[in-house]
Amino acid sequence: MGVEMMNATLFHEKNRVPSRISIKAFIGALFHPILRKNHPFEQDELMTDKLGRATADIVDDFQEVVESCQTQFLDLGGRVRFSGPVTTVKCRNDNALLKSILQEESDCGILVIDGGGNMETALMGDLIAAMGRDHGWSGAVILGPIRDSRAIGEMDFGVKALGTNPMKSAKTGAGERDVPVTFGGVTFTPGGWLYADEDGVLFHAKGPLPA
Ligand SMILES: O=C([O-])CC(=O)C(=O)O
Ligand SMILES: [Mg+2]
Repeated sequence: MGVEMMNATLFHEKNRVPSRISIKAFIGALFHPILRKNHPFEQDELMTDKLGRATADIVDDFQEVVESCQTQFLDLGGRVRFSGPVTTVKCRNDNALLKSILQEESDCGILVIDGGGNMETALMGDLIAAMGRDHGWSGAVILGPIRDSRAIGEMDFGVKALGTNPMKSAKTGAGERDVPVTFGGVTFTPGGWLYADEDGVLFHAKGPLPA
């Protein structure tokens, strides 16, 4: 390549105007929930529990009785601080059972989904998350991936999950519900209380903690 041609190539690279698609992708990435620090809801008004306690405050007062889950989840829902009674489900690469559970009415319930840490298929997408939100659930903690993460990141619904994968799960209904599930050093049992925020996930098997 001659010097002039090289200069021309460099000039072209330097002055290349990004296409509209790459500008859009760049702006989209800035707002991706994994990178976004500021969620669309007033998080200070949506405290971890109804008494306005953060998980760290709860540990300061109840260290002897609460358990902290060591699994390092990503906060992929639009709501980061949420608490409520636990319902459990165990399923692997199949989300029909959890979808049907999230269509039952709930009073701020949290569905703890043990997907075995399998990252092959997404256990939740925006339609399933919206069903949960619309039926009164406050969120889900998922030992597995989700998809439609952009839409879920805009939703007033708590989702802690291991990551993302656009592949969808099977829909046979395989799995078990209301069974104890264990991960991150905690055994989650139905009816226990879960507290989630930016710092992690706490569990109290005997129900809501006193003031
Ligand atoms: O269909 C699925 O498995 C999950 C999904 O995309 C959704 O809930 O929107
Ligand atoms: Mg979807």
